[in-house]
Amino acid sequence: MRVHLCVVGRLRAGPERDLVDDYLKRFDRTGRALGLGPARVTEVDDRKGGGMAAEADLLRRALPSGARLCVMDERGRQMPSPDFAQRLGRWRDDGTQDLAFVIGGADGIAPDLRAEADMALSFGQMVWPHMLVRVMLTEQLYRAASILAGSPYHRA
Ligand SMILES: C[S@@+](CC[C@H](N)C(=O)[O-])C[C@H]1O[C@@H](n2cnc3c(N)ncnc32)[C@H](O)[C@@H]1O
Repeated sequence: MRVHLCVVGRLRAGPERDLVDDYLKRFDRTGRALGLGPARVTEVDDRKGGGMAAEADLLRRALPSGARLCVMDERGRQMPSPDFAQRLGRWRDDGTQDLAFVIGGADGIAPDLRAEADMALSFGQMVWPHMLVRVMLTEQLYRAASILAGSPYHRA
């Protein structure tokens, strides 16, 4: 199951991008034997003039056709890491070929795109900057792969 992170905004070189690259590499390595990955980031421009609707058009074009869609949203569903891992495993076992996560820009994700999603996932009720959400999501993907692989990275 290929994993796509479709995100609004460009992440400049720096510590956040280094972390994202590192977790993506770890996810790909751990996920390979499990039928998970590769995971890739697709960035679309933020549209200060056009706002959420213009960004939603760009995001839709970036989504692989038929992809299962999970939007990142502070109003979404919170879940423990093992549940997230089981959810990924179930989607993989259901035959999902492409799983896409969408991270919005400064204004968030357009309501019509949110309504199309299979799931809205929350990292808590606080609003985080998109670059941190990228780091957190790639870490959780790696953690999920580690849990499914039975490796000791996740100890809680
Ligand atoms: C700076 S936030 C935008 C928040 C925007 N003001 C809103 O009301 O939706 C950028 C993106 O990061 C993601 N995000 C921020 N906080 C989040 C959280 N607690 N859980 C999940 N995703 C989050 C969402 O995809 C959001 O669109």
